[in-house]
Formats: sequence, C-alpha cells, structure tokens
Amino acid sequence: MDSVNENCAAEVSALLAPLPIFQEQEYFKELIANRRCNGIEVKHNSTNGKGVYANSEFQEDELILKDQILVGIQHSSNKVDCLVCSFCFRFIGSIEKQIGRKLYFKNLGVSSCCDGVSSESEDDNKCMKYNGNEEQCGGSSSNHNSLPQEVVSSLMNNEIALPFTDKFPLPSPLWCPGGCQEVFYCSESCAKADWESSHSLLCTGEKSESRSREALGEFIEHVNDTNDIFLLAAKAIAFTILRYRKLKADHVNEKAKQTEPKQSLLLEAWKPISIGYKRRWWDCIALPDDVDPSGEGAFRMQIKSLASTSLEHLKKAIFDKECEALFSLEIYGNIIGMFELNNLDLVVASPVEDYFLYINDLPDAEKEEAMEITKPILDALDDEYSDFCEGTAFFPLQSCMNHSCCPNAKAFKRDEDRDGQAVISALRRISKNEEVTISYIDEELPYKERQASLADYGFTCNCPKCLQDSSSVA
Ligand SMILES: C[S@@+](CC[C@H](N)C(=O)[O-])C[C@H]1O[C@@H](n2cnc3c(N)ncnc32)[C@H](O)[C@@H]1O
Repeated sequence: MDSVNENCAAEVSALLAPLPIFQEQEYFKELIANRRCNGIEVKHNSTNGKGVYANSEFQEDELILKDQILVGIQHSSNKVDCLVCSFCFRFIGSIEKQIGRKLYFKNLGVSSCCDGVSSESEDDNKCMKYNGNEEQCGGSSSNHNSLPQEVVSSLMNNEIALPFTDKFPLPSPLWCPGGCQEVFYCSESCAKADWESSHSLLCTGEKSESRSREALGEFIEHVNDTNDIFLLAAKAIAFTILRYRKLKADHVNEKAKQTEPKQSLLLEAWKPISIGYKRRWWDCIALPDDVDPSGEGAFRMQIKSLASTSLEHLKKAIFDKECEALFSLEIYGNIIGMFELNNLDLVVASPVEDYFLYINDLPDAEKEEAMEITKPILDALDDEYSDFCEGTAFFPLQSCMNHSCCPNAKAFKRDEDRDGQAVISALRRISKNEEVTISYIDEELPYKERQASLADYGFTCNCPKCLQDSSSVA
C-alpha cells in the first residue's frame, strides 16, 4: 500500500463508493436542466448500471443532447496539426495561421504520428516539445511539394491573406494568463474558466499556483514520454482540489456551516468525477495483441508502476494535504481507468478543410483565379489539409450512455458544432422510456470482432444483436 493509501484508506474508500442513489439522481437532474436537454433522464437498470433514457419521443436525426466537457485534452501529437482553444477546443487564429504552422511543422519533419493516447515515438516527442514560439521559421524541407520558408512564415504570422478566408473568421488566440506560453484561448471567458477549473494548478508559467513549477515540468515531461492520459488524470485531480478550495471558502464565509466536516466537502468537490464508471487502470486495460497471455501479470504490474511514477511527479507538483486522498495510487488508477472505459473521443472538424472545399465549389472563373494561389498550398499540405482536432475528454452525460451494436443514437457533429462538446442525435425514432444507446465501436463488424473491440471497454456486450449472434456462433 502506498503511504497516502495508508494515511487515508477510509477517505479513499468513501471517494470510490457509489454515490447514494438520491444524490446521484439530484446531480443528473441539475446537469440535465443546465444542459437544457430535458428529453432525457439517467436511470439504473439491473444489467448495465446507469443508462440514459428518453422521457419524450425523438424523431430520426433529432438532437438528443449536447454535453459539455468536464475535463479534456487535445492529444499532444495533434497540437502540430490544429491550433485550438485549450478550454472549448474551438479553432483559433486564422486559416492562414492554421495552414502556416502546420506546414512549418511538416517542413521540420514533425507531424501527427500516433493514435494520440500512447505517445512513444521520436516524432511525438518533438511534437510535444513545441513551446508555441512561432516567430522564427527555420528547418529544412523534407517535402518536394513544400512552399518556400518565407511563404510559410508569412502565413503563420498572418502577413499574407489568402482569397476568401474572410468567409472563415476565427477568434484571435489569447495567451495563457499564467504566462506558460503553452496554451491558448479563444476568449477571456475560456481563459478564466480554464484557470479556475484546473489550469492555475497545472500552468508552468510564473503565475502558476502549483507547489513547484520545476516538479510540474518533470511531470509534463514524463507525460510526454509516456501517455497523454496522465495529463487528463492530473486535470481531474486539479479540478477537484480547486472545487474543494472554493467550497471550503464558501463554507467559511457562511458561518453557520463552519462545522461541516472536511471529508464531506471533498466528497462534494469530487462528485462530478465520482459519477463516472471506474475500474483500476492496470486491471481493466485490454492486453495488447503483442503481449503473450503468459506475460499478463508482468504487463499489468508494469502499467501500475508507470502510473505510480507519474503520480509521484504530480504529488511533488501540486500536492494538497487537505485533499491527500486524491493522491493515492488507488484513486489515480481509478481516474485513469475511468478515461479508459468510457467513450470519450473529442473531435472538432477543421475550418481549413471547409475552406478548401469552399474554393473547390466556387464558380469556374473564381475557382481558377483562387486556385492559382491555393493550389501550391493544398499540394504542400497533401491529404493533411483535412486534419481535425482530436483529443480525449470526460463528458458527464454521454459517459452514462450504454453501448449497443444496434444503437438508436450516434455521436455526430453537425455543421454548426464547432467546439469540443459531444453531440448525440437520434438514428431512428426513439419512443418515450426507451433507453438511448450509442455504439462505442464499428457495429458492422462480425460478432467476434465486435467482442474483441469491446474488450478495450472491459465488458462483453449483452445487446439484442449480440445475444442473437452469440447463440448462432455457439
Ligand atoms: C461508459 S459506461 C456506461 C455507463 C455505465 N453503465 C455506468 O453505470 O456508469 C460503460 C460501461 O457500461 C457497461 N455497459 C455499457 N454497454 C453495455 C452493453 N451493451 N453490455 C454490457 N455492459 C455494458 C459496461 O460495464 C461498460 O464498461
């Protein structure tokens, strides 16, 4: 047992215990009211735990819910492809800047290069060491279609304007108020919300409220060398600590509640994370194909040890004695497991793709004129012109949706959905009281492959299609 687990075993168990049902119901009622998606409710069923249910009828293609991110990250490898707001994940800058910085990194030989969750390649490390300094544009070209460096620099620094980009305006990037120069925002309100939600503790700039900026730097270096998911877990912990401090300050101000025991404030602060379905990361992670089943025990120990090293770095950076239980390996493992088990892709379509499609659809004469300028750029970008923002996030309502291989809803962004929110629409008519299900995988796969894909989410599917297929396979 690690020393934190020993010191506060009871608190750790309380944090991991399921929320009393009435508290859970109250929490979701409030969340649904805030999200203004009153056609649904969250209920328990005897086989699959929590699920989302329709409490009114939905027609095919109708919007069921838009769910805001509780904590989210853009994959570090994706940062070279897309410049987005670190809080709402909207694209920022300008079409020229998006293209210029992408070509700049491409010319340096840095590109998106992994699945974004595990980050172990050489290139990836280069992506992650990018520190936002875009003023200098050097590096040698590795692409025979590459543009001259001066053009790339001018695009990146908004010194030239491409035709028709005024039809695709993007918010100007705002620097992090803490001075880290690593994250950018689309607005003051996003910068403030991110600062108050988690970034004040995780910022490496001079205004950082971490215990040690140096230790924070080491934590981030370890994340970059290993796995992005640790940064997401750190955000969940920072989010809870900051909520705890705010709740405590509110209670101190309200004299009558001064006697409130510390633990209930921590439980209250942790509530939004507590509702996520969890298991320990090293227990639930699917065994990779290249690991022999005989090595499973060693593999799981290795994963646990990796999490333990990451947590040691994080403790040095942001430890808070009053929230000590959050720094136990048990909690850290469960938070990471929660991200592993839920359906959490963060996706935002690129306005650069829209821009080139717009040019392509122009009337012939205008298209020809515009393409004299845009064609060399498109050639240099190659098929990467359509790269979108990718990340991982925790969506409190979407994460309650169970999987089905014959789903009645899907996560699908409409043209107007230009930020990181999850959008769920009906695939067919859904009747009142029916469970709303989405597919976590490609549901067209044959039965065995579907079950293999779902092993990543740690369960064997019991949807009607699987129940039928399993009896015909057996
Ligand atoms: C994202 S959570 C969904 C919400 C979850 N039921 C809860 O109680 O929080 C995913 C977990 O729900 C359960 N689950 C979802 N769909 C299922 C299905 N079709 N068959 C069996 N279990 C399912 C599994 O335990 C899975 O790991």
